[in-house]
Amino acid sequence: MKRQNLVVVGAGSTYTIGMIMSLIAEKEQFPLKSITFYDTDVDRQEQVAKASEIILRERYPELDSFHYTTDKQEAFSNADFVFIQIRTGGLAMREKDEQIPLRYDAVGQETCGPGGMAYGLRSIGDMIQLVNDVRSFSPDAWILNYTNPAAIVAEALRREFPEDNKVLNICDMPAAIMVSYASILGKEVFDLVPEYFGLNHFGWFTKIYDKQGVDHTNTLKRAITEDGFIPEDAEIANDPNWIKTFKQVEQMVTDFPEYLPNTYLQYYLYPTQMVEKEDPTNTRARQVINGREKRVHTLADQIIKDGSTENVELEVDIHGRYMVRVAASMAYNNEDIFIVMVENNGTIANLQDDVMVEVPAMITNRGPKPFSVGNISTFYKGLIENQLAYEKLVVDAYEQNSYEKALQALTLNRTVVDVPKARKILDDLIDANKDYWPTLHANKQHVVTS
Ligand SMILES: NC(=O)c1ccc[n+]([C@@H]2O[C@H](COP(=O)([O-])OP(=O)(O)OC[C@H]3O[C@@H](n4cnc5c(N)ncnc54)[C@H](O)[C@@H]3O)[C@@H](O)[C@H]2O)c1
Ligand SMILES: O=P(O)(O)OC[C@H]1O[C@H](O[C@H]2[C@H](O)[C@@H](O)[C@@H](O)O[C@@H]2CO)[C@H](O)[C@@H](O)[C@@H]1O
Ligand SMILES: [Mn+2]
Repeated sequence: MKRQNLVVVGAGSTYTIGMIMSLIAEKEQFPLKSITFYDTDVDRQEQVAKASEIILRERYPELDSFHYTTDKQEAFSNADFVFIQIRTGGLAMREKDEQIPLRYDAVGQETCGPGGMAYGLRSIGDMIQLVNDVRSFSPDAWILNYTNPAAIVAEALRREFPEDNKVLNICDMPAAIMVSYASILGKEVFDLVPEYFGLNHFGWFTKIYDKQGVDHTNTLKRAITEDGFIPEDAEIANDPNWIKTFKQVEQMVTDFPEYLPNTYLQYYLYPTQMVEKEDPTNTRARQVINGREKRVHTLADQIIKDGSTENVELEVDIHGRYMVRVAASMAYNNEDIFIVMVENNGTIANLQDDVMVEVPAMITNRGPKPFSVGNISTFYKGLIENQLAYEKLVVDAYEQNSYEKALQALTLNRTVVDVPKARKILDDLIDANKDYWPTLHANKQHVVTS
């Protein structure tokens, strides 16, 4: 098996040590020759890198080299795979994305509603730059992006790099939900085969089979509505916020039992309830700053101080395992099936072609080969078309520096709807994002003159 040269971009991320553990756990499936870290924040990267170096020395002796850099040429030359996980504006800006909409009783969330738009308008520019940078030094590398909001980033990259078929946008949420299904069924997550359709953070499982072809969908629906639904993946199993989110799936399946929903649909289907449960002084970003971020930094400090992992507990979670398995299937043409984002082109027959949908695909060394979904029925089609129009308008707003497109986007979004409310939220977001967003202008052609 050819060993791969991997670059991790945004290596100072709270997910990197977990990713290193997954790369170790999956080294038979995805053997590596080298790992290179790249980040724009020297200190944030260095702490994670120094800890990772120790973990790798102990547990990945087969690796030829590990190094970290802030130099693009050094990072991106000779790469086979590039995993991108950046957060433009950091968790501090995430907190503003969540707090500002709450001022107006709108959902305050990282990837859904106005917060998602704000984050999207920050991420797009950096992501386009990074893909260009990678391509100037490694034209053939596979780029796996999971930078959020992945739906908006995927649409922007689809438009900017129409000929580049080696960029794949992925999300771990369907896989994390499947970990809970697997636990209910007493099976291993990678033994389940999903049928699924939608957009990123906006989709439904229509069927869950196992590899023997047995259909477990009804068993799961019954179990969820009668016994409840909880997160089972190590990273989120004990997190009160994720426990609440998984609980909301019980409500969704009770209200709409046809399919099994992605957890993120809660923000679009129950926006009032989602606003009511929020404490603006302790939104998810604050919980992550005081939780996962602190935990990862404490863990890294301990490893660096000891020069070993002897005093820490390191776990492998679905986030990293899923990303690595997708990469392995591309590298070695395993033809495994994973839910990923692809350009529609008829996969969902009654949706437009030029939209990024999230569906199961066979992952090959020629890229993802999606399975046909066929026509979707009115309720789902209506919801999806509304949401995809919002996502496209956000990218339009970015490309055209258009205030009007951003206002249209928020007006369409199910979490906002009301135009005066959309305008107030947008104006506050513009103010908060002045260091990150393109300047948005009124469309001069549309100015109303008296
Ligand atoms: N798609 C998914 O399902 C999924 C799952 C988990 C996390 N994520 C995403 O992964 C990303 C990382 O999340 P986190 O909470 O660990 O964030 P984080 O802030 O801890 O880490 C992000 C890192 O990216 C670096 N960075 C920012 N801009 C950069 C740039 N232009 N070039 C290089 N590095 C840059 C930062 O310095 C930081 O070290 C986020 O976008 C998050 O939404 C996605
Ligand atoms: O609020 P956060 O920062 O904890 O999570 C936001 C991310 O949530 C999803 O990812 C989960 C993932 O599903 C789970 O398996 C585990 O690895 O934790 C992740 C988050 O903690 C979602 O898919 C991502 O897009 C979000 O960034
Ligand atoms: Mn996701």
